[in-house]
This record gives sequence, C-alpha cells and structure tokens, in this order.
Amino acid sequence: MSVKAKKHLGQHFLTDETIAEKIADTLSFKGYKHVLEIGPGMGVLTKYLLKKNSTTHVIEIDTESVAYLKNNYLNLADRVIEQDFLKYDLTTVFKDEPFAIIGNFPYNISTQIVFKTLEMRDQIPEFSGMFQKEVAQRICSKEGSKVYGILSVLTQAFYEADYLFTVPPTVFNPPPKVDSGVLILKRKENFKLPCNEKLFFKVVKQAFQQRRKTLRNSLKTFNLSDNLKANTIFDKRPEQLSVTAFIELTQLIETDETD
Ligand SMILES: C[S@@+](CC[C@H](N)C(=O)[O-])C[C@H]1O[C@@H](n2cnc3c(N)ncnc32)[C@H](O)[C@@H]1O
Repeated sequence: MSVKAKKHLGQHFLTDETIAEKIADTLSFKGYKHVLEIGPGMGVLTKYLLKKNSTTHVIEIDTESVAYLKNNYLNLADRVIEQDFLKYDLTTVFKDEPFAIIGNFPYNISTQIVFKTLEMRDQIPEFSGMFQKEVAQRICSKEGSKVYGILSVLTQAFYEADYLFTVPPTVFNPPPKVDSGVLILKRKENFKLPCNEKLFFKVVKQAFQQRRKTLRNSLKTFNLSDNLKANTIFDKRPEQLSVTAFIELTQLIETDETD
C-alpha cells in the first residue's frame, strides 16, 4: 500500500532512488548530532538519511504518510513528528541543540520554510534540499540578477548558498509542472551581523517592496535625515546592493536614527 498523493499538501513523491541518495549526500553530517527531514512522505530520502544518521527525525503533516512511515520504518517510529513544520516548536524535540534540516520540500510552503529556518539560524548550521528550481535559484542568486531579492539577501546574510543540481519532473509521481533544484546552505562561521539584525530585516524587506525605485524613495518610511539621504548609496536600486552593502546601509540608518 502506498500513500495517495494529495495536491493541497504539495505531495510529489520522488521515484528515483539515485537522486534521493544524492540529496541525502549533500549534508556533511558534521558539527551536529541531529538531522530533521521535513515532509518525508513515503521515506524515499529518509532511508538514505538513516544510513548516515541513525537518529534522524522526520516531521510530516499527513496522517496517511505518518502511518506508512511507522509501518515501514520500524526503527524510525518514535522519531516521526506528526505536525505542521511551520507551526511546531522544534525546541520541544531538540532543546537548544543544533540540527540540520533537509527535505524534498512541499513547494507551496517552501519560502516559509526558509524564513522559519532563518528565525532559528542559531540552531541550524546546515540546510539542504529540493525546491521549485526558480525558488532555489532565487535563494542563491547574487546582486544584479533579475531574481535577486528578499530571500537571497536574508539567506546569504547568514548562510553560504550554493545551487547544486536540477531535477526534472519525470522522476516524481505525480510529476510537478516545473523543474526542481537542489541547494545547500552552510551557515557562515561568523553569522552575527555587525548591525541591528531586526533593523536589517526591515530595511531589506522595505527596499524590495518597490524594487524599481531608488532606495531614497523606497526607504522614505524610515524618516531619514537629509544629510544621510545625500549619501550616494541611496541613488541605487535594491537589486544593485550586495549583502555587505545592505549591512552597511543598515549601519548608516541605525546611526542616523540614534543621532
Ligand atoms: C514534495 S513531497 C516529498 C515527499 C518525500 N520526501 C519524497 O521525496 O517523495 C512533500 C511532503 O511534505 C509534506 N508536507 C506538506 N506540508 C507540510 C508541513 N506544513 N509540515 C510538514 N510536512 C508537510 C507532504 O505531506 C509531503 O509528504
């Protein structure tokens, strides 16, 4: 008996074992004891993760998949968390210990998965998995690229992001309409930003609200002094700013606000 694919849960089951193994191999399994797989489905990837990390945990929202996993992977049964990843408090399981995240992610919530990971970055040294190709490319893209945006800047502020390989729709059941892409995020050694991190998030999000406008226009809500607005950085549009430049911009705004 296999699990019937449910569209609203983004269920596209991977049928190619070689690709599943290749995805499992993207993690280094170093520097952390725990691995968490999001959305294991019928366990095609889980099987290879268990070979590398015998205490892999999985979090799955679908009751039918949970039953399948518990029946077919007896040694996994007490590490299957039947919960919505976006809502579940992971410290219940991992306390304050580090863990890696991996998955063939449900595409309908994939950006939210990245945002939750960024919130928990103190505990997540490594993150890898499969997204819709465009989303994976967006996360890894650099300044100047058409797809460079909020997700790219916020992720790359804390992680080195590498696009690894593309996966065609033909290796899924049912096949998705688009190509998929696998990426890896490795947390930077020094991932504490030299600026107010909350303000950094606000600045990046606000700057990309109107990506065609100069920062002088899009950051009006920050009530900046004329003196600061004369700085040539404000002539630029958000896609022209590297992550480092966004950090510098936040430092400038921080100083301006506190003057
Ligand atoms: C693209 S499928 C991948 C399934 C399996 N890993 C594979 O590669 O065949 C995504 C999986 O995520 C699960 N899922 C969807 N939303 C979820 C959520 N909010 N929390 C946890 N799992 C979720 C789905 O039920 C499904 O099993």
